[in-house]
Amino acid sequence: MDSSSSSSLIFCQLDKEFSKEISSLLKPPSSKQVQEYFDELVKTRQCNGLKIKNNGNYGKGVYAESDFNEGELVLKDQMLVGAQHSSNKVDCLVCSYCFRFIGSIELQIGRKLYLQDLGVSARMECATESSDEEDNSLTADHDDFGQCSSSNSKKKVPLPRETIESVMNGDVELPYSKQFPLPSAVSCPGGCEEAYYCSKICAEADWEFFHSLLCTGKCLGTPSREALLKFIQHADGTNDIFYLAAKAISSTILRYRKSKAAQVQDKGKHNEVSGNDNSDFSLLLEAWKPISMGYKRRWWDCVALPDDVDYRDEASFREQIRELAFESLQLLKEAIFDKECAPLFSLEIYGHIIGMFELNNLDLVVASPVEDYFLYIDDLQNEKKERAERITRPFLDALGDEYSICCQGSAFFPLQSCMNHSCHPNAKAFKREEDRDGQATIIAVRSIGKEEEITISYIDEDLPFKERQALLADYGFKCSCCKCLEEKS
Ligand SMILES: C[S@@+](CC[C@H](N)C(=O)[O-])C[C@H]1O[C@@H](n2cnc3c(N)ncnc32)[C@H](O)[C@@H]1O
Repeated sequence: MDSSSSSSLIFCQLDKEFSKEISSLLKPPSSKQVQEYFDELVKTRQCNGLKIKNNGNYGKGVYAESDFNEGELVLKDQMLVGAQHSSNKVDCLVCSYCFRFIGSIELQIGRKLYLQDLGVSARMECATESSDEEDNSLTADHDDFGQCSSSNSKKKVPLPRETIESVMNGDVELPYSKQFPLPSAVSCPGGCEEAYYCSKICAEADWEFFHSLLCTGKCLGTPSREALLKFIQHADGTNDIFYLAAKAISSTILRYRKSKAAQVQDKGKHNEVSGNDNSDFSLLLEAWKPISMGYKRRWWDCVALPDDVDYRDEASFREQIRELAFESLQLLKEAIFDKECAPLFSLEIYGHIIGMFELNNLDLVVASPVEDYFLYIDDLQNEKKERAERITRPFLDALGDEYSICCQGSAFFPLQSCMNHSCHPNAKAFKREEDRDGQATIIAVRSIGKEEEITISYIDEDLPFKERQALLADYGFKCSCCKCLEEKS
């Protein structure tokens, strides 16, 4: 369905005003541009011999340039944009840039119990038992609109507030917690209480690449703070994906401003007159490049129809999604609009950025050290265990089943997102014991020969043929891998 043909009441002035610029921003990169961009990117990643090529059939694909053995690391990919789910922030305090757990075991436990005691609810879907296991591959977060409740079976036994506070503030040290050291929490340079980091390096990088435009810190006295808070509240109440889109826009604006400043300085040195609109737009195109490389479609065109929506209501469902995106965009515009980057605030671009996340995002999962800690205590023997448990048991009882909740979010990984799907994949996203940050880890599940395409499964490949095809329809294609061809006939 082409939403531009629907009888919408929504009209985005910027779509009309900047139609030429928007077309340039959305023009798919040429094979040469793809090749050059990804060749450079591969050099910055932990991977042995990968090549990204246009594969002729369905856009880009990832190819092996050397042999991989079963179980071998194929790729560690750093995210381009990622965020912890807002609902997961109650459960886990992690670095807002690299998503490592921070503080201490005591802070993690105390903070969660404290927030729980205050009535701040954890709305997250699951206490993931398998945090160190298979990542959920690509997730089109199709039912993000309603939050699932946590499926607690174990009844929590509350602790007195003073006990919680003393553990949270570090006045009480839990036995053996020193075996699980975490980096101290570093505050946001802008003074907001939303972002914390594992190091000054992460704090500065986040500030430089994303957060300086999205910080709600009072000390900045920004007039747009209120607008930003409204935008975040809207995203929290509707769909986290808007926050990811804001981060993508913010990073593009910040890249643009950086190269513009460098250009102005350069011209100053050579006594040249300042740039014109055309050269500014080339700078914007360059700043947009990392996003331009991602496979994308408009969000309201590609989002899957939820099970409870009748296909006859599809058009109005898609229009509602478009309206929701428009609502979010207006709030974001009030908060961080930049005239020189105006096309980024068009609904067309916003829809495509969100669509890119919808179609490519990988679950962001980082295993919890709190779970490891309690498992360690449980593994102690005899007297040691008895003594430790006398202190730790009340905390475990107060946490209930939620002691094991891992950091959860979603993220876009530029190289991993080029991997096509197969129901008989040769690789998978998998968190190993040492993978304790937000990077994506791709491991070979069987031996992969040089020149072979590296594929992962976007869905549970063990489902029956029809169910697989139905799920893949949400990604906009019919799978014709060897397994599907065999099972079809
Ligand atoms: C995560 S992207 C994969 C990279 C993508 N080919 C590109 O050009 O960037 C997912 C999209 O790739 C295409 N795709 C991936 N696997 C496919 C397959 N087995 N058959 C057909 N299309 C596929 C679909 O358009 C899908 O929505």
